[in-house]
Amino acid sequence: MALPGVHRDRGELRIRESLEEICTDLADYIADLSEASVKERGVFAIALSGGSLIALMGKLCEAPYNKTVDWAKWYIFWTDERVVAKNHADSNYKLAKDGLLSKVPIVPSHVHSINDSLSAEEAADEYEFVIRQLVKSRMVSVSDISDCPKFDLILLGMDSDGHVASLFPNHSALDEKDRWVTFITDSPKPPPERITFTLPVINSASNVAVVVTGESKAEAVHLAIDDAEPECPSLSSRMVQPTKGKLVWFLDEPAASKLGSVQFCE
Ligand SMILES: O=C(O)[C@H](O)[C@@H](O)[C@H](O)[C@H](O)COP(=O)(O)O
Repeated sequence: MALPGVHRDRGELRIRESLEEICTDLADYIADLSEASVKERGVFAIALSGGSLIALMGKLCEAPYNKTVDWAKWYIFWTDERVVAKNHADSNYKLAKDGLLSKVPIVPSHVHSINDSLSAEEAADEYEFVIRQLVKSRMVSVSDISDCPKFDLILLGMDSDGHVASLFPNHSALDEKDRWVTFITDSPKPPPERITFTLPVINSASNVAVVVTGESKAEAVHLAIDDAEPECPSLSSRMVQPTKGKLVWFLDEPAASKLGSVQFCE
C-alpha cells in the first residue's frame, strides 16, 4: 500500500511498492503540475533528465494523459545533455524524443535541446543564452530570490553514485554559483563531455522531483536524504534543496530500503 511520507527537511517521500505505482503516481503528479502551471502562467516549462526517468514517465503517452494534458503549452528543456549528436544512442534528447516527445503532441519549436554542432563550452553558453531569452519573454519564470530561471518542474534521476543531472560527486561543477548552465569534459560516466544545469538553477525551480528506483540506489538514497554522515562525499543529490520550491522523491521500496526512520503523515 502506498503511503505519502514527509521526511524532515528533505522534502516529501513517495515510497511505492511497484514500478507500476510509481509510473501512475508520477504521471498524475506531472499532469497536475502541468494543469496548474498552464492555468496560472499559460505555459508549463519542464526540464527532463536522462536515464530511466523517461521510461518511468511512459504513462503520460497513454490514456487519459495523452488526451487530457495540454501538450501544446509544454516547453521542454534538459537538466543535462551529453555533447554528442542528437541522433546518438547516448543523447538524452534522443532518449526523450523516442520515449515521449514523439508520442504526444508537443510543439516542435517548444523543444529546447542543445546545439550538437558545438563544443561542450559553446553548447553550454548557447543553451544558457536561449534560456535567458525565454526568461526575458517570461516563457520561463524567474526566481525572485536568485534571479535564476524558475522552471515549473525539474525532473531528476539519481545514479548509484548519488549524482543528479551531470553534477558528479566532488566535481567542481557543484560549486558553480553564477552560470545557469555549465559544462564538464571529464564525466566519470561516459560520455565524458556534457552540459548541465547548475545547482542554483535546480534549487530555484517551483517543483523538483527526484525519481529513483532499484536496490542499487539504496545507499545513495540514504546518503541523499538521511542526516549527513561523516566523510560523506559532496553529492549533488544532497544539495538539491529548493529555496522556495517543493521537493518530492519518488522511490520504490528497494531504493528506499536503507532510509532511516521516516515520519509518515496522512
Ligand atoms: O545524463 C544522465 O546520465 C542523466 O541525466 C543522469 O543524471 C541520470 O538521471 C542518472 O544517472 C540516473 O540514471 P538511471 O535512472 O538510468 O539510473
